[in-house]
Amino acid sequence: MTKAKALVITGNGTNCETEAAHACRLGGFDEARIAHISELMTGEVSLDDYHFLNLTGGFLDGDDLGSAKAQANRLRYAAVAGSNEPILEQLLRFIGDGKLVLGVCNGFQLLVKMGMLPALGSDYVKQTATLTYNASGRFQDRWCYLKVDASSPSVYTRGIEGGVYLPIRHGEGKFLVDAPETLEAIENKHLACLKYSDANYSAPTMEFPENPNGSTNAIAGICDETGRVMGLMPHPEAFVHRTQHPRWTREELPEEGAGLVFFRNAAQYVKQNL
Ligand SMILES: NC(=O)CC[C@H](N)C(=O)O
Repeated sequence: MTKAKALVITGNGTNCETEAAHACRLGGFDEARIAHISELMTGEVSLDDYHFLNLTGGFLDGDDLGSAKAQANRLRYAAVAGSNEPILEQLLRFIGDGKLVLGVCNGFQLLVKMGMLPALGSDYVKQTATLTYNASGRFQDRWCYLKVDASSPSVYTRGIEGGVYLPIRHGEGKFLVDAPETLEAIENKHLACLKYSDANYSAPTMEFPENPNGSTNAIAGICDETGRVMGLMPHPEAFVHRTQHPRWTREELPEEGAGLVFFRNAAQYVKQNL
C-alpha cells in the first residue's frame, strides 16, 4: 500500500511549516516531512517522492520585491545542483502526475507570482494575477468568514457546507488579475473557491472588515481547473482544533477545527488516486 506522503517547504522566511505538517498528519497523511528549500535545490529532496506539496505562510525574503516574488524567481529559474534539472520542471511534472499543491498565504502569493494559479488553459508558467497591498494599507491579523463555492473543482473544499471561519494574517492579500477575461474565466469556471463573506456565508462582500484587503470580487482563494492546485490567504492549518478558535472558551465547538477538512480532503484524494 503506497504511503501518502506530504512535503512542507521551509526556509527563507516561512513561519507556518510546523502547523502545516501537523495538519497533514492529523488529516491522514502517513508522512509529513518538513524540508528546507535548499534540500530541494541540492537534490537531497525530490518532489517525485511525495504526493502533496505544502507552500506555507511567512515572510519569504522579508517580502522584499513584494511578497514571495524573490522565491518565485528562485523556483522559476534555479536548477537542482548536480542534475541541473530546473526546479520548475520538477514542479510541472509533480502537477502533471496528478499530485496536490496547497499554497497558504505567502505560499498562495508564491504560486500566483510563479504563474501556477489560476493557470488557465493549464498554463502553469505565465503569471496572470497577483496579490498586492491590502486596501487599508495595514497588516490584517484576525479571523474571517469565507463562503465556499460548492461548484468549484477544488479538492480541498469538498463537502464544506456554506462556508468556513478561518484566521488571516497578511499585508498583501488583495487579489488582482491582469485582464477582465482572466477574471471572467475564473468566475465562469468556479475557480474562486473561497470568497470573503458575512457571518452567515450568504454572499461575498467587498465591505471592510469582512473583506480584509479589498480583493477583486472578494476572492480569498482560488484553484486551478483540475482542483488539485489551490492557494488561499486564510490559514486552514491554524485551525485544526477547537482551542485555536478565538471564542473556544465561550462557545460549544466541535473538537476538530474547520481548517482540518482541507487536509483530510487532500489525504483522501491521495489515498484514492495515487
Ligand atoms: N502570513 C503570511 O504568510 C503573510 C504573507 C505575506 N508576508 C503578507 O504579509 O502578506
